[in-house]
Amino acid sequence: MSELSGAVQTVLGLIDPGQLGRTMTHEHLTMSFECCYFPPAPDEESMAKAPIEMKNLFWLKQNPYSNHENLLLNQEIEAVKEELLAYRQAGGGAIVENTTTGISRDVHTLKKLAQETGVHIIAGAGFYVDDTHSEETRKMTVEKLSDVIITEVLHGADGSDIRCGVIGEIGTSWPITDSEKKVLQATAHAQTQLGCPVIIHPGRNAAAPEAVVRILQEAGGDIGKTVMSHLDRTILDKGELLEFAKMGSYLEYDLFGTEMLNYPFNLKVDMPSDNQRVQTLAYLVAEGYEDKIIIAHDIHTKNRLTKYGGHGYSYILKNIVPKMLTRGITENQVNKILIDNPRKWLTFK
Ligand SMILES: CCC(=O)NCCS(=O)(=O)O
Repeated sequence: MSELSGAVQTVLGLIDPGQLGRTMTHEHLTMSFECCYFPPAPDEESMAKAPIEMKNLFWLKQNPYSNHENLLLNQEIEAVKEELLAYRQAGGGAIVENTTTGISRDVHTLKKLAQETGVHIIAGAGFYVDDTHSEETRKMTVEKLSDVIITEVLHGADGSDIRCGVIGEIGTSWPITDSEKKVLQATAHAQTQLGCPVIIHPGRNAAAPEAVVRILQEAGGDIGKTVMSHLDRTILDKGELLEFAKMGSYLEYDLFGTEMLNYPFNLKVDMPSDNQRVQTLAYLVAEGYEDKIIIAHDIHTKNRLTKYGGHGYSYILKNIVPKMLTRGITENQVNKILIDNPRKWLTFK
């Protein structure tokens, strides 16, 4: 038992889990996604540096990773603050901010946003995908990586005293690289010591979530306290989804608001629509997984902010919840997905 036991750790300190309220379990408030810049098609090269303006918004929705400016969410702190105030107005209580080392985590800004908006913000410890690992990170042993993660939770991140309340999103590619495997093992060791929540970004292949879970299991991780993110673009076959669900992690549908014809990072994937996401949630509920589902928008580019004509952080509360209710998901089940499941996941053992 540690001092964290039974509490949730926000950037402003420990809180009683009952204070969280409706929680988006996978968002970004400030980050840079330059690591994942994806060049536009040759005949659209000029769009890489085009300004974000009305006539470009549809193109950005289809090609969010092919415009440099769009990847710099960390330039939009004022707009994000306005969005968080709107999120509270819409009935939101908390946000898990999944930015880890490699994509410009900024815990000072998270603390300021929490103070100025009243939204509970939980920051993420650990490392994003291999492409963003520094040489120093790559050279670390599992023990050293685990020490770094534990320090971020117990003492503070990035040299500050602002503490993380989850490990993740821990980035993995497909296939999982050696450096990512060490980070996963370190994550499991840190979780064993801290009793804390973990959240994983799987590689873009249907086999990736299971492969990650196996590594965590072998290293002693607590799968029942682990979230598998981005299932929307990862496991599209219903049979495979049920097989994965049996492994016991939380099942996260966190790309609400992302609708695009071609998913550039894996052209074999047909990115589902929001209606299809709701259908999948209803399917998982019918299969008995209502205690394991959590949802979010994973906002990580500028075009998804309302300032740029996007859906913003309140879209699930304002639009997706009513849709869920029309598709056979009860109010009690919605409350599990938005309140109870995040609360149980985020509470330290
Ligand atoms: C940092 C945000 C992130 O990793 N989002 C997931 C994008 S995708 O892998 O689903 O394309």
